[in-house]
Amino acid sequence: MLRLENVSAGYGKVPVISNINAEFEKGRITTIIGPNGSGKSTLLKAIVSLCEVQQGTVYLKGENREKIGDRKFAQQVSYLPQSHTAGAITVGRMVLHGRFPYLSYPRHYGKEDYECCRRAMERIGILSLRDKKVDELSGGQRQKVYLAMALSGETDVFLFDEPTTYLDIRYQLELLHLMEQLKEQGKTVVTVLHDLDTAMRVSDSILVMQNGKIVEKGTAQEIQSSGIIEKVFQITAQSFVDHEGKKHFYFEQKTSLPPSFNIIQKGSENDG
Ligand SMILES: Nc1ncnc2c1ncn2[C@@H]1O[C@H](COP(=O)(O)OP(=O)(O)OP(=O)(O)O)[C@@H](O)[C@H]1O
Repeated sequence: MLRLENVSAGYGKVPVISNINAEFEKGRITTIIGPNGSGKSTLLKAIVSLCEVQQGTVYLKGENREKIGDRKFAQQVSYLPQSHTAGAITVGRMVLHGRFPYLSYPRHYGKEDYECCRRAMERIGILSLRDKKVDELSGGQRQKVYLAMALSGETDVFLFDEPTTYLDIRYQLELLHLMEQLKEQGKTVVTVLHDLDTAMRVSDSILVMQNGKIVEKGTAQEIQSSGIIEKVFQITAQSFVDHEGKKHFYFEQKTSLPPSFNIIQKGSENDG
């Protein structure tokens, strides 16, 4: 469905990610994991041309992204960025932005646009917020607005950069359920997640990044047994199967705490 061939990209002349080869398939959830600054967000931005692609090609359904053009590409690929600017517009208006790729200028929303947005807001559970101003919402509520905006495009591919940010635990679980539903509908889901246990549980495929490169690819089981998690994050990763046969992963710190942390801990023990 979506394929990156030898892609190098960044924000100036020096590439932040280099020689990326990856394929994101239909009806599958692929999760990108890796330490802070390893290039996960940049990889997603390279797909949607929000950073400079210095080398290589992005293909959608076998067609070169450059030949498809921005508008047609955006009709098929939605992107939820890691951070957003909150405008002084209503939730309903903001979600309608997800329909921009279908409109020509000057923009006139049609019945279908309003219906897609209503469906997305209903799915995300924010219909009751539709007349509220986005900049007056909480961080979690805003995150839901941007998720609804991404869904309103009803695209084939969804790129989610840390979609669980700001969400409470109930809604984090709800979001994972949503990703599974998208997958069942045959959508391609690519997501960046920091929660490794969640990544291991929901992903059909995992890409591990370090220093701007993909250093490992595979299923959760393959990634866990490869030892790459220990290497990249300096932690230990283990799994166990519960009495229902469900597999769980857990992670522990491998390196000792820095001396300054121990001093703070010691200090607080003596407090009071
Ligand atoms: N807009 C930008 N301009 C210049 N450099 C940037 C920009 N955005 C990111 N970078 C740099 O690119 C590198 C990779 O950043 P990126 O955001 O892709 O990492 P990440 O793996 O998503 O990190 P995190 O887990 O912290 O979100 C970092 O060194 C960062 O400083």
